[in-house]
Amino acid sequence: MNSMKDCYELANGVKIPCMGYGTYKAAEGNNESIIKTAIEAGYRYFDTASFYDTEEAIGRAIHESGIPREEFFLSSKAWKTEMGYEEVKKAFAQTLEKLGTDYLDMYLIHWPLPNPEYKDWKELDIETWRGLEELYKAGKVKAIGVSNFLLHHLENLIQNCEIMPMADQIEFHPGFTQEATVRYCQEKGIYVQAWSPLGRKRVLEHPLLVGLAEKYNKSAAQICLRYEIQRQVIPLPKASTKERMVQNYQVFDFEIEKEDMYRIDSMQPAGWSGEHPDFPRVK
Ligand SMILES: NC(=O)C1=CN([C@@H]2O[C@H](COP(=O)(O)OP(=O)(O)OC[C@H]3O[C@@H](n4cnc5c(N)ncnc54)[C@H](OP(=O)(O)O)[C@@H]3O)[C@@H](O)[C@H]2O)C=CC1
Ligand SMILES: O=C1CO[C@H](CO)[C@@H](O)[C@@H]1O
Repeated sequence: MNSMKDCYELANGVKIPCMGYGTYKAAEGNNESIIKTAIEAGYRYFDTASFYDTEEAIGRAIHESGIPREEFFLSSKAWKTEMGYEEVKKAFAQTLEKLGTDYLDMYLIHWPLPNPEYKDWKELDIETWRGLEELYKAGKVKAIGVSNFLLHHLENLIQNCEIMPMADQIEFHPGFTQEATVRYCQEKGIYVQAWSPLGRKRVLEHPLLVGLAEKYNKSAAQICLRYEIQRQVIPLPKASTKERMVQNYQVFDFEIEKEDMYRIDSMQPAGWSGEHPDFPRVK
């Protein structure tokens, strides 16, 4: 892996870059300037969601860049309130319109359930997935997947789907590596994408990462991202300055040694967002 443009091949042969730019809270006020900066910095894979309200800004920035649409990898997600067979197709159409494109590279179900008390999530996930399968078969999206799906959610879907999910976007960073879900996905050929790959900065001062940063002459953020790449997990860091955007992909000129990978693997739980309702015991 020599650059963030080096690609993995999804189960259907579609190529996905090995790093993307996360756009949650990245274009406040629908301002495209930060997306333009990310394009200038070299990013081509943009992770968005209807929930982020960044789709229009991304669409404008891409259009104004003059770079052909095919050079970008655009991924969006259906929010909790957009689940269901008809609902998700409607949400997808709105997303396309906002992004100003006629196809997506990837579309994900954002969360497996609308809220922790929701009882019929199994049926709702299957119905929503049926909508995604239809969009995929119609050629409107090149790859489909899920986000925040844990083993039980994935199993429910896999037992009832025609097309296997091609990716699962989960919280993943040193100190919170969700081993069971990652192992399951990697065995089944489902690519894992890391959200909050820097633990939203919560792990950047961890002594192990600070020590490794010194050893490899890199920043703690670069240690996180390189670790993720070596785990074959696709990081989606968000950064607001060009300097940090560039720093975040300068991770292809060094390799973390095996022993140090194990040390990061075995870090005590750290930096978890506390957000997934199915992780009460880790709190
Ligand atoms: N599927 C899901 O449910 C979720 C998906 N996501 C996706 O993942 C993306 C990234 O996750 P996010 O939660 O934003 O967290 P990140 O782990 O990417 O952390 C972002 C924070 O780290 C800072 N930062 C970035 N680069 C550096 C650096 N080199 N050194 C020091 N600090 C740095 C940023 O600061 P600054 O901005 O000031 O540069 C920002 O405060 C989101 O944008 C979104 O696309 C996120 C959450 C949930
Ligand atoms: O994608 C997302 C961005 O961050 C939010 C707050 O952590 C999450 O709830 C959401 O899933």
